[in-house]
Amino acid sequence: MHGLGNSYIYIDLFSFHLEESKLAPLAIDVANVNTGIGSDGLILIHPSEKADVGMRIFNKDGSEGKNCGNGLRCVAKYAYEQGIVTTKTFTIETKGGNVTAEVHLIGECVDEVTVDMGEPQLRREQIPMLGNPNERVIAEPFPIEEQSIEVTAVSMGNPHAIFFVPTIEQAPLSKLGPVITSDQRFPEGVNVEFVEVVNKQEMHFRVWERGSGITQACGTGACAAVVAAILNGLAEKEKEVCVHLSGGDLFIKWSKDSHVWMRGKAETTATGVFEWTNE
Ligand SMILES: N[C@@H](CCC[C@H](N)C(=O)O)C(=O)O
Repeated sequence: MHGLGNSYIYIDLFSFHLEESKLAPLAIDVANVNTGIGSDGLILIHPSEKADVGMRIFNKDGSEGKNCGNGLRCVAKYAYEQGIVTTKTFTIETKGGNVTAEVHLIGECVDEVTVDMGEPQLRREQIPMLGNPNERVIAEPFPIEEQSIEVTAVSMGNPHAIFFVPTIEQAPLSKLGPVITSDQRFPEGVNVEFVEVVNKQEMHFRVWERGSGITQACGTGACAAVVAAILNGLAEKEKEVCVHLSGGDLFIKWSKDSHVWMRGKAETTATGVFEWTNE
């Protein structure tokens, strides 16, 4: 399935068991476009004691992420269409916390999903980012490769470093993405986003994802970008922002009660059986 071209192979663990030690190698193998299926990683849909359904996400390199915005919308679509849940609003457990999803139907099929992504976490220790644990990181000078750019850091259950640029075409994504994602100032690595703000309700967005590299879209990243824009006075709370990603648009709102809302498409590409020999 994919959300705006951010594609994962989804495995339904409601009737199937996978050993923990096999998960990282399986993610690497299914994601390989030459010898596997080809995707940005692997997502497990599993029974949960804390929510109506559970989700785990593994990046292309086998590392586990704690949250995935595009994945949440796809899990919501799958859970509703397969009858795992029977109501249009339900909860999903992630390693970054529980969220609430609402599916929007065309006929019997889920077309769009709105997710209450919860509250962003802004203190350095929550990102995590080195420095004073209680401080926020807003437009902080970030020396890198003999230049200094300004970073705003936001956690949406997973870490994001946001850099505002004058034009998205000139964003140094391929040059700085792979360097910043493993910069030692972010002890757990970071998802790197470049953002051009068009106006208070529209922005362009490009991402280098931790563990996967350039992807067409990142849902948690788009939420983090809107939060970062508001923290920098470039957008406003309560007003929906249209975020243009490489794979399409997401609609994000940071409410006065501090919850972040994400709305966008979720699509199924194919279903099938993956022949896997793990030597
Ligand atoms: N594509 C995702 C985020 C996936 C996890 C991320 N790479 C991480 O390691 O934190 C999204 O849509 O949010």
